[in-house]
Amino acid sequence: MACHRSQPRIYVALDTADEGRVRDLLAVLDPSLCGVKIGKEAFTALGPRAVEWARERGFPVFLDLKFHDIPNTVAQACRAAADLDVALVNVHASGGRRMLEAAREAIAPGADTPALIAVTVLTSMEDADLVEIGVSDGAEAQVERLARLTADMGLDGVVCSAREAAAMRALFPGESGLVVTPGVRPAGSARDDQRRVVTPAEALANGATSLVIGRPVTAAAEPGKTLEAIVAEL
Ligand SMILES: O=C(O)c1cc(=O)[nH]c(=O)n1[C@@H]1O[C@H](COP(=O)(O)O)[C@@H](O)[C@H]1O
Repeated sequence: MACHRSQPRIYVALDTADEGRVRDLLAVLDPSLCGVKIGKEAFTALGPRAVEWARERGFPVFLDLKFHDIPNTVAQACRAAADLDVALVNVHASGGRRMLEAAREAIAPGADTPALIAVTVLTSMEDADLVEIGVSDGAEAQVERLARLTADMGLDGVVCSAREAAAMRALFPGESGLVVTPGVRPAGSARDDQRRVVTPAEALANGATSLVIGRPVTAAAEPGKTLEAIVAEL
């Protein structure tokens, strides 16, 4: 697998629609300690400007729009995302083989293109949620199935819970393999709507290559200091 841009160990999720809040967080977080994730909430409200603000402050950006559509639409969206000069882009693995192939063709592997990863099973879902959508053999099996397909199609890695990270690292090994894990909660933090949660240190020990952390940092009284404390414990 070709090299891609190096990835930060932590992406802080800037999940807000408020421009002032995004700018405040970018001002107090340290770009030498983390990248930032711009997701559906911030991007829908603020657009590509939010990516520019983060890039200007020196943060690597994970553009988390989880594309999931017909292959042509996903390919065009991936091209548009790559034009924003971000470090990481994602799609939903459940979009299937041809969609993943189209995404890979749109963002060729390389040092100047974003890394491309696929979401397996959302960390907010547990086995009972999967049964309701026709998956009866549990989250672990579904993550494995979707990750194999993602690896077959030549993507750079997956988004999954750190509970599954060790098996994922075997499928995406080495410097270029990415196992990106949200659902990370420092001991004692609220679980919120997440279900398959793990602490930051456990996530790295399990083989996660980058952690996505949102509310435990952004909802803290002092996000900058909270991030520093998390980094100090890794
Ligand atoms: O792709 C993601 O980043 C993602 C995948 C997933 O399975 N679970 C998940 O929580 N996320 C994102 O990771 C972030 C987690 O935020 P917190 O729960 O506040 O730490 C949110 O921005 C989610 O959109």
